[in-house]
Amino acid sequence: MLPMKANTPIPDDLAPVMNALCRVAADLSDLIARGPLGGRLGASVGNNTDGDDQKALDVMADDVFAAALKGTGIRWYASEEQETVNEIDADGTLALAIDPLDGSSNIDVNVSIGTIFGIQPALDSGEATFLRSGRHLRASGYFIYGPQTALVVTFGDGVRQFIFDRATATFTETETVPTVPASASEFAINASNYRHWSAPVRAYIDDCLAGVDGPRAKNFNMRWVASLVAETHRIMCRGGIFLYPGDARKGYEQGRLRLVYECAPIGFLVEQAGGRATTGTAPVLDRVPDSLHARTPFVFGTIEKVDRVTSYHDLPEREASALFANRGLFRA
Ligand SMILES: O=P(O)(O)OC[C@H]1O[C@](O)(COP(=O)(O)O)[C@@H](O)[C@@H]1O
Ligand SMILES: [Mg+2]
Ligand SMILES: [Mg+2]
Repeated sequence: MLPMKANTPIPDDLAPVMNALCRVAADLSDLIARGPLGGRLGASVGNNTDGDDQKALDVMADDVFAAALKGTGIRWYASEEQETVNEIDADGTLALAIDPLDGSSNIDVNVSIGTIFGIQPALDSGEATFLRSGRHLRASGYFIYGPQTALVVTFGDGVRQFIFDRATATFTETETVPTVPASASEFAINASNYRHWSAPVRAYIDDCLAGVDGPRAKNFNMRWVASLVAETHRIMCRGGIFLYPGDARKGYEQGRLRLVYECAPIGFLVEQAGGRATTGTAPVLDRVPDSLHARTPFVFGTIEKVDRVTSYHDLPEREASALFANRGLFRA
């Protein structure tokens, strides 16, 4: 039985890939739902090439996705968990970048985690294929393993949503789709890094925190799940803004998130859903990765908010610093 029940056809050449991704996501969803009954999924098993702690589920998810893509038209497979690009089928015409398991610090604590993917045409060289801007993506999306397991995907013509129906083991398309609302009052950022941020980011967050008493004359709420997929799903449904800026910590000059596996696929999806996705200063889809595992500062969500962050970056450095000095709520 097909693992997807779609209201309208999925592009012919992408359907085998999508079916394979859905089959694996269905199995992962069942495994994740069993929690500790399914084994020690959150156990540390080593480090990936970026030095990130790898959990058992990170490695398992990578293995099963790669295996399932054989014979689906994928030539090149680039995974956050692997150092180099793998060739799956020499005669494939497509390339897939994947964060097999996103939000892995949440595996053991029963909080939503996910899978992020982007699909583009394959060039003769695997590396050259992925070292292009996100403008080359044909499709991108995520699976969220939460109270519902869902697939949210774009094929470049708006956004589609499928909910995993456990009764039929089928990802069933919904009539309504998440579209980033034009106004909202939530922001998401890891505020524990406040002291490491640049002046424009501090000034933006200070103005949110100042609420009705500050220049925005409005109160804001804050959320931080530490699963990019979960933050994305919330913003797709309810609006708001997500920021993971570059900061002054060693190794975080370009933030934490990976352009190829996380930010370009999410950026494409968010734009298709009526939102905006940038590096803080320019469209993230225009950014060309200089290496497979390149990181990028990432800001996305409701257009008006994301544009405001860009305008704070446009201020001359002296002005942004003055804003921070005047408005900083964390001054001693
Ligand atoms: O722990 P931090 O610095 O707040 O970072 C959280 C971010 O890191 C991530 O967990 C990185 O993804 P992985 O779990 O795939 O490494 C994002 O999902 C999340 O937005
Ligand atoms: Mg991730
Ligand atoms: Mg990951």
